[in-house]
Amino acid sequence: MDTAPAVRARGITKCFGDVVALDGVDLDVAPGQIHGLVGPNGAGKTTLLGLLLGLAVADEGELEILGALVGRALAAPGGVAGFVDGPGLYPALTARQNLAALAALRGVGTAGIDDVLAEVGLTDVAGDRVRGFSLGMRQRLGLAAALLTKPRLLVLDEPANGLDPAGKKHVHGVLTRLANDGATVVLSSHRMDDLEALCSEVTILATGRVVFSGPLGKLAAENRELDYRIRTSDPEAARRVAAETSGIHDLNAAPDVLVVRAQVPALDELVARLVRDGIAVRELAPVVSPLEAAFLALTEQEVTR
Ligand SMILES: Nc1ncnc2c1ncn2[C@@H]1O[C@H](COP(=O)(O)OP(=O)(O)OP(=O)(O)O)[C@@H](O)[C@H]1O
Repeated sequence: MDTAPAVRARGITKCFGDVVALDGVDLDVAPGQIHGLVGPNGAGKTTLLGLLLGLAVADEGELEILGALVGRALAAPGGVAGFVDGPGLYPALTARQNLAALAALRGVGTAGIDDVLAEVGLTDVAGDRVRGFSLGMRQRLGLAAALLTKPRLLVLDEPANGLDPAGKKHVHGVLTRLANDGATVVLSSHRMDDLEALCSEVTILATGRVVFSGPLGKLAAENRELDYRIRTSDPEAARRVAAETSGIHDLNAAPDVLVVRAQVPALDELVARLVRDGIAVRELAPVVSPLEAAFLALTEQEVTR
């Protein structure tokens, strides 16, 4: 397994004319991680992923990929595969022919084609022309194309775009397996639930700047108060206990469910007291996930700054 960071970026700046797409971005991604990039439209996610894929070069800063410093010349870093702005495919060719063409271009041989088609669940349509493929099928084929080179760093821009729930589950399974085998995945998504299901760490970008980067758990622990929905065996009694617990604000949202605003330590205390009083906690969930709450708070701050 690799020990060097899969990605180490320091002070990366990238401009398009007057537009500052990335503004002093630092990023650390350890090997074997699935790292999510999230941010509002135009935050710089695709630009950053493009730099990792060697599709563009930073104006300033230092970028190391898989332990090697990326130079100033445009070149795909070794061991890296993926796509931004949708996978580039030939519509007139079949799925298998697309992969064969890519294998020839990259000099990797065609032996792995059936395996990667099976991996993404496209074996049955391998002989069909891509022209007739749905968006989700194209995304899967793009993933298969990236897998063909057995990348140590897989870079994907919105890989779940167009996938139905089963397709998404399948792709998540593929990415998780890859990471378990030691590969690193950096992906962008607008779906907080996908990122929470898949990623160990996330980076939140806003107007080209990193406003958070780290483990998802840190967001929950560090973040300000969140709203939590708590279903119990006795909502009336639970409400009384909540009123007596400091740091808990009852939002009085519904009669049969307790919705409170609290930080994690106060919430822990409330749960302990409920249990002590013999009130069963049947469900406890944030109304808005920690990632979504942080996303809204941190990116709103940036936008209005
Ligand atoms: N080739 C380009 N030429 C000019 N401006 C560009 C180019 N690529 C990106 N930009 C600008 O850079 C900024 C960042 O764009 P980028 O596509 O990286 O954002 P994003 O976070 O991926 O957005 P989205 O969520 O909408 O895909 C935007 O203001 C965009 O208009």
